[in-house]
Amino acid sequence: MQNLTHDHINALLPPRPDNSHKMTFGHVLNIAGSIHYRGAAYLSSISALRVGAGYVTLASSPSVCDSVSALTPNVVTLPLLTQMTAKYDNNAPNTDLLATQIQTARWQTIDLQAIDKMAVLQLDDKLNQASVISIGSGLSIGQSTDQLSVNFSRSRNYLDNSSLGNKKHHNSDSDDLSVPNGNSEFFYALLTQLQANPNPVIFDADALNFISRLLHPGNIATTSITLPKHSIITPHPKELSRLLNLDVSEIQAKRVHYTNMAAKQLNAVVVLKGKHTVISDGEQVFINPTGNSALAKAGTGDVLTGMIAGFCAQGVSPIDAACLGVYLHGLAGDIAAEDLSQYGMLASDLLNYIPRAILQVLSV
Ligand SMILES: NC(=O)C1=CN([C@@H]2O[C@H](COP(=O)(O)OP(=O)(O)OC[C@H]3O[C@@H](n4cnc5c(N)ncnc54)[C@H](O)[C@@H]3O)[C@@H](O)[C@H]2O)[C@@H](O)CC1
Ligand SMILES: Nc1ncnc2c1ncn2[C@@H]1O[C@H](COP(=O)(O)OP(=O)(O)O)[C@@H](O)[C@H]1O
Repeated sequence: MQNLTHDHINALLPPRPDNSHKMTFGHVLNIAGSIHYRGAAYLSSISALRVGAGYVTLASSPSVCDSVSALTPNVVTLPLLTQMTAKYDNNAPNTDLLATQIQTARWQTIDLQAIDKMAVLQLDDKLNQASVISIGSGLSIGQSTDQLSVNFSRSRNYLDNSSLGNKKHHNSDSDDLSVPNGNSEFFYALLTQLQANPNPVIFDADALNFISRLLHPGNIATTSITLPKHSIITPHPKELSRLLNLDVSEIQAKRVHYTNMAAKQLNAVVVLKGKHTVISDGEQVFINPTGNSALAKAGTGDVLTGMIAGFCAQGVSPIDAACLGVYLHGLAGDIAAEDLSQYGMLASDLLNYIPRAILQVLSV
């Protein structure tokens, strides 16, 4: 077990050759954001650019792409087909305003069922072109944990037709779409598609919650699941508790043990967030000393995901990218807190302090 240090992080920073162009520094495909979480798509995209990635494509629903484009000219967008874009012309919205709003919210999810996996097919080329894929920040797999079980029953149909699934747990009783199904079907098809992807894949937020549902359906059985070969997961303690089917208190009492265990079980780099973030690939374990309570604010986890993706894009290995991202994220929070206080920093402020954190590490 090792504490991360300035010197260690300095040595991990990827080179910036003079004779270079944007693709020298890699392409992040960020699949993120949903109608209520547009900010997550923005924060995770910009932070990848802030650590040096050459190109970021945000793949999301058209309305999220529009919102992010309105905020920044720096991110390329790939608007995916949604239930709304696919069905709006055929189904005239209810004239009652509230009903229309509810329908619109439902239709803003990335559609899979109605249009034959078009959203995933749309991503096909980009999945192969990207140097790294990040999935989940604000993706809204389901609108609450409870709804995930309804979503899950539907996605089991895909599960049972794929190598990921363990057929004996099939449950077709509750194939009920009476509640919005978020993006769970889209996510499942994507996960299947990514099995053979040789590049790093980072799973965050709702992507982790969906994986938890695959691993522990109804808490009655364990399904085998294989993540892509070079995966990184970035759970906070609650998300790791869902993944391991344990209480948060137990996770927090033995943070190193459970981070290491999850890394071995999932064959992934695991970043257990919080004060003294723990990073493990199942063999090496690193503890992060940077960061403060300024980071305990909505959206800072999305910034971290983008930073790790941005380093992976530059050819840094998953474990080193995780160490770089976590250390610099905390350091940016420390520098920001000196200017703005631990009370007043916003996740969007943090973006502007990433370059100062990098300068401080370079000055070692
Ligand atoms: N501006 C935006 O668009 C934002 C979008 N976000 C996205 O919102 C989605 C849902 O995030 P939520 O914050 O609602 O859901 P979370 O899964 O983060 O939180 C759900 C529950 O977990 C508990 N929890 C969270 N962190 C914990 C910790 N460190 N230790 C113990 N328990 C903890 C909370 O108390 C809460 O009850 C994610 O996809 C995320 O990416 C958030 O990052 C916030 C900002
Ligand atoms: N008190 C703290 N000290 C250090 N780091 C913190 C603290 N609170 C939160 N963080 C960091 O802030 C980030 C919060 O991420 P997360 O819980 O996913 O929030 P969100 O989903 O709202 O973005 C993580 O990187 C975590 O390590």
